[in-house]
Amino acid sequence: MIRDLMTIMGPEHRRSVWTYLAWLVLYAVLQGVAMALLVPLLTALLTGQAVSSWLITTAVVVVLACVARYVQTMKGFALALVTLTSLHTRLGDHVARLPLGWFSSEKVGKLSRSATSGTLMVTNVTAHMLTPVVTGVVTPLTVALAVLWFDWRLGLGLLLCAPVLWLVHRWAARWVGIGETRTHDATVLAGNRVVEFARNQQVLRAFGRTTDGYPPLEDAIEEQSRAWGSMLWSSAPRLLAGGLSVQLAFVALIFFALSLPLEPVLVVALLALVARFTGPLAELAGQSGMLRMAANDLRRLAALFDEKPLPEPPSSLPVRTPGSIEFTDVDFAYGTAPVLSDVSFVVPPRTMTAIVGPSGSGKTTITRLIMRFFDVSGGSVSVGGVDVRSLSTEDLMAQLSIVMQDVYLFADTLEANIRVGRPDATDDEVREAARIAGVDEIVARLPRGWETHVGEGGAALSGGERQRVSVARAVLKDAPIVILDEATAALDPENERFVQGALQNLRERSTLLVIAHRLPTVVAADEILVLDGGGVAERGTHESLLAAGGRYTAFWTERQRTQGWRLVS
Ligand SMILES: Nc1ncnc2c1ncn2[C@@H]1O[C@H](COP(=O)(O)OP(=O)(O)OP(=O)(O)O)[C@@H](O)[C@H]1O
Repeated sequence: MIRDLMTIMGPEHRRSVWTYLAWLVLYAVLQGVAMALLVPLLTALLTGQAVSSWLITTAVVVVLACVARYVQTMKGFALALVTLTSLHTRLGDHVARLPLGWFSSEKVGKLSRSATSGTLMVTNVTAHMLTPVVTGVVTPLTVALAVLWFDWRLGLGLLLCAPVLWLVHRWAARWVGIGETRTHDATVLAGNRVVEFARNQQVLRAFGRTTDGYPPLEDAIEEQSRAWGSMLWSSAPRLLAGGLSVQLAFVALIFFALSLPLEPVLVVALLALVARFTGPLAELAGQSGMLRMAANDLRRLAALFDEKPLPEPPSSLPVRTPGSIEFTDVDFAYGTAPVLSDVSFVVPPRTMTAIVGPSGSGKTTITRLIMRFFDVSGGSVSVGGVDVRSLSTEDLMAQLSIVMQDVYLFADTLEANIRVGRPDATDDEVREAARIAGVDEIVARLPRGWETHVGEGGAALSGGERQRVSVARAVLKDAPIVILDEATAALDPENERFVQGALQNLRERSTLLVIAHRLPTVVAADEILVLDGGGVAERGTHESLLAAGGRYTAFWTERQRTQGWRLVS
């Protein structure tokens, strides 16, 4: 738990965590010493000796314990405050350096939960939960050592009890941990399913799936309630057993103390100490379920911080041929099944290359490798004449503009969404990019013009309009290379006209690599790469490929046959 806390808080707060822990340990030791002083105090009291010196010593130790408690509490709160204010930023900075290939929907679900409940738990741990853990271990240990000093046999009994109680406590908490992991996974899955259910309403309704429910969501919710039920049923009796074991140990130690040939006065005093030995342990046992859950939350958050970004060079090599892309003998697999094998091609600057091929042939994967979502397992990918592994993310991204099919717009104005392409662009440059991509026409139509809010994800705009905004971003960024995934769905003629016009404009100033779905784009390309079977099956111009009569001819014939009609789900 403490190791995870150190990872989460980061090196800059490590010293503060250690200082906080040192004060916490000091408080726990002083608490144990104050308890141990009960023995001479009670002995003096019961035998009629002077108690004033013991009373003063006890009072001093109690005051010191109070001071340590105060400092430790304040330091805990200060750490909790740091956590509240900086942990989200630290997590955001870290996640922003992870390779884009890391962001699967499952990972994003876990990230979202860790960023909310996980960070809150860290705050809770530093502000409150570490105190019973440390006092539950250190105070009984101090008491046991003191008892060892007064009577070694009883002290040994206490020290022997500790590992047994610890094992029982671990056994009970382990079940809570297992149950919590299952409920956590089930909750993340159910959350993802709810989002999926809401997002896919259109498809579900189109296929009449509104009345008979949505089985994946129902299954996820059922699994969630099963996971919670099973955690409660499996852990509650064990936690009770953990608490009971502390009480049993207390009774056993009383019998043991009574069986020892000791002065009755000392026995009474030592029994008081035994009670103080089991007190913090009972408190720890009572909180063990919560502690285990907190430890799991911390583990998951620490695991996020343990995720390594792709290695980056200390400084980027200078780009040699801006606008060029080169694949040299590239092999790549997501898992074990290879997706690309021995793929080589060159895209010279200021040319347009179209990638075509059957679904699953690796078209998107090629664009992901250029953007370095993942590293290749063999060969190399170069951008601007430099291996992408020798470029910093910033320098690589400076070479690329990306227009994907699923355009995500931020819940902001149209203008702000275009400005994402180059935040320091002048208003005139933003307007010009908007004109080229046909966004000015959208602006003119909307009552609030440039100030129109596009809604979350751009929900207030049509798909074609969103793509125009995305093209405007690319125009504004004016990067040497534009990677474009053409929409497979039909654009209406107006959107089509604007997007094609903007493509023409982009082509004059940048290198274009297009996952092409529209026949005019394919025909206009300087080179067409036909992907199949994990590699480039054919390459050439439209005319040369048609003349060869191979896979491309089959692709072309099929596309021509289907271009007159489309299925819209
Ligand atoms: N993140 C991923 N994890 C595992 N496998 C993946 C992942 N993304 C793609 N794949 C697999 O890699 C192969 C190539 O996928 P890719 O998306 O590159 O194909 P594509 O040619 O772009 O297909 P489409 O035209 O349908 O978009 C497919 O078999 C796909 O299932």
